[in-house]
Amino acid sequence: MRIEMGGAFADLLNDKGKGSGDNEMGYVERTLGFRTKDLDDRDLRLVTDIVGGTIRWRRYLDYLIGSLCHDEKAFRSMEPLLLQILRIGFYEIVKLDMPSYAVVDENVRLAKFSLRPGAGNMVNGILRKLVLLKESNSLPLPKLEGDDRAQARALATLYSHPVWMVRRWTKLLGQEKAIKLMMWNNDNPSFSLRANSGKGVTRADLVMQFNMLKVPHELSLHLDHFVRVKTGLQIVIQAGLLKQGLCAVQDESAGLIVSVVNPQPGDSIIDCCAAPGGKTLYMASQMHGQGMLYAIDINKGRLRIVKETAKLHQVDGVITTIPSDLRTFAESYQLKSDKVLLDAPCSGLGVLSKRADLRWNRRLEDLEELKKLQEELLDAASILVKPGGVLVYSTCSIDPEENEERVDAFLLRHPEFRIDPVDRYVPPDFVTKRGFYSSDPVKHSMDGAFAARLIRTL
Ligand SMILES: C[S@@+](CC[C@H](N)C(=O)[O-])C[C@H]1O[C@@H](n2cnc3c(N)ncnc32)[C@H](O)[C@@H]1O
Repeated sequence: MRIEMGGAFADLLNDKGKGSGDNEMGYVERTLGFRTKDLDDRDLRLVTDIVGGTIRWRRYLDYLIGSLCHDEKAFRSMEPLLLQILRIGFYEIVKLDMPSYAVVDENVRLAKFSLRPGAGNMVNGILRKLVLLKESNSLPLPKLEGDDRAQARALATLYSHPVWMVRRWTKLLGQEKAIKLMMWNNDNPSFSLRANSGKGVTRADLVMQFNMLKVPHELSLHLDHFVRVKTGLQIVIQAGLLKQGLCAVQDESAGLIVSVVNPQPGDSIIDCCAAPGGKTLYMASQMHGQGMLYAIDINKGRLRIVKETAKLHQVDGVITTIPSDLRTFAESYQLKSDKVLLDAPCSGLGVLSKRADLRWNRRLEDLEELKKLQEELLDAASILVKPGGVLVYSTCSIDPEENEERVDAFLLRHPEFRIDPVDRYVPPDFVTKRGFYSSDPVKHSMDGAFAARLIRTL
């Protein structure tokens, strides 16, 4: 509810609620009636799954809840906390297949504790109706029929995404791929960890730690320092591996963007939108203490995180942080570099599996604003590239309007740049026909991302 109404983040339950999420945790604990800090690993994982799943499946759960209410008005006028409790109960029964008697009992108690006894009776009535429907295999389903708009609405409910996203993806990818993408977004996210070579940690060291902690993992097929973990990230966090700077949570799709930049010892690199520093730190670790990496970001607080983590990762010797709006910085500063990375602010449409709440916060109109900002930042970043130097434009979006189309518009405005195909830097499976880098969540089982490598010819 706080995520929906107050803009709180879906990962507030991470790290046992320590740190910046404390106010949110206080709210959660007062509402739940127990302290999440006291939960063991298994229960914490379950709570995280329920929070993430209830957010992801909100549209579908609301459809089911609405179908079981007397009428539309009863659903629309339902008080927010009651609705939230029902969503949790519905998610636990329909998607987690938890024992229905326990779900009904727990959520009735939750409604009585956090609202009043009458609310408990209502939750009891609706959840029991749901259990009966599920047991008789007759859960209501929206019908996939009618014109494109009607079908998009039905798919949006079935796979719980905003209608505008469904319409856009159906048009761009076709219905089958759009459905696969939504299924990927709804699945539990998988995470990758990068061994911090800046501190002398190898992937073999990390694997040894995971074996000791009994964390199931797989080596990345594409990146030497990366290991994938499907479950057990909490165990890694609690074992202190991140706090000690031995590794970092980083998706392979982001790691491959660094491969496109191809940082080398002795380089001068500008990271134009650096915070919170995922790519800055990885690039710095490949510079082996030689060269300089300027990390610019408009957000001072987030840039402070880059500085602190760089120290922890022992790569701070090559990093200078510069809090600034890139647009004013580029106009006033004489700095020019061999390699410039613009990891632009974007819709994040490639990372919806990890950001459970993002799909509900993004609007189609945001794209227009973002595209304008991306163009302004591209123009600014281009000023910072030496003749013969490289500009890498990247996003964590899968939308052509934020990716290829922005590059094309840039090249029209800046004929002094040309595309440098990325096939020398990333595996062939990630290279598009036009020589860009693109990761596809469904095809590559990682976040969606894009990068173009552009060379300044004069
Ligand atoms: C996609 S995030 C960057 C992620 C980062 N490269 C990483 O790998 O961790 C985009 C960043 O752009 C920054 N930003 C937005 N507008 C900016 C501007 N006008 N000048 C500089 N930074 C900006 C935001 O503060 C945000 O940190």
